[in-house]
Amino acid sequence: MLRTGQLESIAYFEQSLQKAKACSKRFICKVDKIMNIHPLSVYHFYHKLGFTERFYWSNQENSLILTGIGTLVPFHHSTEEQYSAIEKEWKRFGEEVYIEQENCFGTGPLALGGFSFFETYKHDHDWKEFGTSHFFVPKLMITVTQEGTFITSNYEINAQTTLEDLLSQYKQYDDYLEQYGMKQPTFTQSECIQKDEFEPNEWIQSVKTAIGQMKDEQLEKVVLNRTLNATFSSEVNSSKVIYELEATRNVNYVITYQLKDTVFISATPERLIAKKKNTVSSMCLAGSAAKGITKEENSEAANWLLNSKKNNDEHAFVVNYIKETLRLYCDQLTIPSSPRIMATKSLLHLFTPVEGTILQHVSIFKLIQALHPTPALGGFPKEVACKLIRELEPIERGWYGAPIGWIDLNGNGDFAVGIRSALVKANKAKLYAGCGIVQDSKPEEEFYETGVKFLPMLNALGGLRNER
Ligand SMILES: C=C(O[C@H]1C=CC=C(C(=O)O)[C@@H]1O)C(=O)O
Repeated sequence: MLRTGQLESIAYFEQSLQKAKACSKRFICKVDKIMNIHPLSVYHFYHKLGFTERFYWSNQENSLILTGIGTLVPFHHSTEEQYSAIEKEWKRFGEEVYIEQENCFGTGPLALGGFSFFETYKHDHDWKEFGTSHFFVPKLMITVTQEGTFITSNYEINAQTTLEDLLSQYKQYDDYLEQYGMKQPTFTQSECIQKDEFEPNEWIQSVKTAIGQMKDEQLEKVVLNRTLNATFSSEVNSSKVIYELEATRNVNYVITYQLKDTVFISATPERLIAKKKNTVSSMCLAGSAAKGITKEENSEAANWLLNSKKNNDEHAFVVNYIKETLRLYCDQLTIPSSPRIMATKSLLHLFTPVEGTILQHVSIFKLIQALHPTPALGGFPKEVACKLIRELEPIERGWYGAPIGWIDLNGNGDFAVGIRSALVKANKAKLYAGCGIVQDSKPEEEFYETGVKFLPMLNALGGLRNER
């Protein structure tokens, strides 16, 4: 038995069921501290419970690892008010769930999910399952924090639900954890057998068009994305991809979101917004240089980047925008006056951290809506840039560059920006990479930069081991 005593669980469910029924709640949540298991094993063997949805999240310091499997409740909205619609549904869920104990951070019922980059889809696309917003409250979730490993199990109840129903479900989870929670997944390696960068010449032409439009000063910056299609020798296994991304990571989140047979995977260095009580954190990330091989080359590249006017201009749009936006919602905001370097696996970026104290009653959804897309993903001015992206990009961004993360019932949460990402189905993947274009941009250099941005994901998916 991995979890707390059986007698204790019986008493817990007995009491919760009674109380939940008495106040017409529809859901019960139970959180247990358990011995160390790796969430990746739970993620990997999820289908043993007959589930089809799964989510994985780990942050850079591994201070929070989450995996949620199976849908207790889905939330999805295709209206243009998806942020407020999801927020409303999440609040309603909060009123319908019975929770006996005070939960540790990252445990208890969480909504896991994200939004699309644009509020509507214009072209034909591969994002049908994901839509413009999709969240789910998992049936089973593993959380690893500094405080230990926890399992959250969530149950739907009605007037007919009996103690035995809950206990048998609980036992099924317990058996599953005992059988698979400690089991090392074995992975088959899929090799990349074909890769095609989508319309490279047309993309370079689009960059030229964007630069041309900057001459009239209506537009100062736009972020253009391009895609790469890859085919692998066998079905891509997202557990293996997580394993690879975590093994080689330095500063990024590793996130997957699977709906039916399609998985969105992002190894992103960029946070949009996190909220813990009344503290919010964001970041400005824009301006890039390829990493060198040696220490000396890296410090030369970092020096060059810190002094590059073009990259500092690109970065400043993001800093000003995030500052002006968050100022409206924060009592106090701390933003250093000059950027520092963030080193990812293959690139150096200009990076400015942002911390603030949020006004009461401002939700993380409100902040996401206000911030997304920042000029690190859209451009400046936002509306002009987004309109141009729509005109120039032939492939839908879907969830690329969009907010993805989790929220708890106290309004705490963390949303990353889904870049350095891929949409994977069976043995095919579409990879996404973009870059900020300003008036001084050189189209060929931007093409090269996006090429470098594909590589960590391409390698993790099973491709081209010798490329950095
Ligand atoms: C849009 C992307 O990166 C953004 C984040 C960091 C640096 C960026 C840049 O230098 O262009 C971009 O703003 C992407 O990786 O797809």
